[in-house]
Amino acid sequence: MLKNLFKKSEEQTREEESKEEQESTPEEGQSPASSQEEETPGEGVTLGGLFGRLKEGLTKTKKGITDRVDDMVKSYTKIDEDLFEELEEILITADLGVNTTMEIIDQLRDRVRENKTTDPMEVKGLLKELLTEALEEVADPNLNLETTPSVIMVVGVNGVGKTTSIGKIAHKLKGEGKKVLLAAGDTFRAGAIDQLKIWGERSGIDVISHQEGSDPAAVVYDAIQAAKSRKVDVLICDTAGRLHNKKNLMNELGKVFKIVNRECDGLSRESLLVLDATTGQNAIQQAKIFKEVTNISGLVLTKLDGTAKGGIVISVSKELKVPVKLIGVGEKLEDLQSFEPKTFVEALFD
Ligand SMILES: Nc1nc2c(ncn2[C@@H]2O[C@H](COP(=O)(O)OP(=O)(O)OP(=O)(O)O)[C@@H](O)[C@H]2O)c(=O)[nH]1
Repeated sequence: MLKNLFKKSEEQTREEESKEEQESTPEEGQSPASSQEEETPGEGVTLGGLFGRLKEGLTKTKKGITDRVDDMVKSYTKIDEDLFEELEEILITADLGVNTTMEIIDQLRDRVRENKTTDPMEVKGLLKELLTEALEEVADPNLNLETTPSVIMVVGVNGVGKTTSIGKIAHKLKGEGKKVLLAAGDTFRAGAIDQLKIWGERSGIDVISHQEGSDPAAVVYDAIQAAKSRKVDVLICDTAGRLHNKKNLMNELGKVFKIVNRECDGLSRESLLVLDATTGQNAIQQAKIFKEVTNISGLVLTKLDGTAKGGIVISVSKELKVPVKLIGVGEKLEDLQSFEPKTFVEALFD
């Protein structure tokens, strides 16, 4: 089990944070679309820096949840039913989902009673505790990468941030000393193979590819054989951004997974579904379809920086019963982070 892919110890963090303050430039850690040349795999990523990025990336959700709760509690002199109802509306609007919201509000009522809390200002602290608990139920930042090779399949519809997420994960694993191989399994979208190759070149990682329009199952088959013979630690396979309502395309994805199931018996596997957080409930619908075709082991929720409805982190995971492993809070390298409930809530309430 690879624990907390992008996490470092707090001591390292504090040390590096002060170093980073002295050394960092605004360009650091950007994606291939922007500045990248000077970056070395694994460098420039600290939890201190990460926390800052996370906080910045969650600004909209903070406005949608924390700031609204702040304003709301200030307008109350006591904790009453109206307060609970107003809080309920805030949480539902932030996409926490009706069931989770109800659970949290019920737990809050209990805690207020047990703690004999009377000051509305204390509600925020209780909410912070309860949100952390709810997120802990759905999080699992660990990736199962025990065998050599291990295989990470990455699926999701067009434009959700799949290729960039693959590039970021690969770059980070390489920085940790792992031998990584990429498979350009998105043979469907023009430019997808080149996009992956740019990530590969950037991090010094080989990419197995065929021509555009070729059979993705054949690419993945070749990549698995190459990963085995080259003694690669982790093979990461891109797949086409198949629209979930195009039955033939989903069938094709099923074919790719059939190959993987056959060729990777006994190997550690992850199937990560990348979802765009800004698409809200639509992301949940997409995820349900993908779950029918593939055995999804984890979710990567990108573009959280683009939405005030960050509560989707909880609702999507609860609804699908699949843990959130990674979250994206921006386009830079360090913006794809392991999903750590405590850190997430701290960033939201800080
Ligand atoms: N703001 C923001 N942008 C992101 C994030 N993750 C990815 N992106 C951007 O989203 C865009 C789409 O990313 P791609 O990686 O090309 O998406 P994709 O899923 O591979 O797309 P297809 O290859 O068409 O399936 C790029 O411009 C990324 O930089 C994120 O967390 N926040």
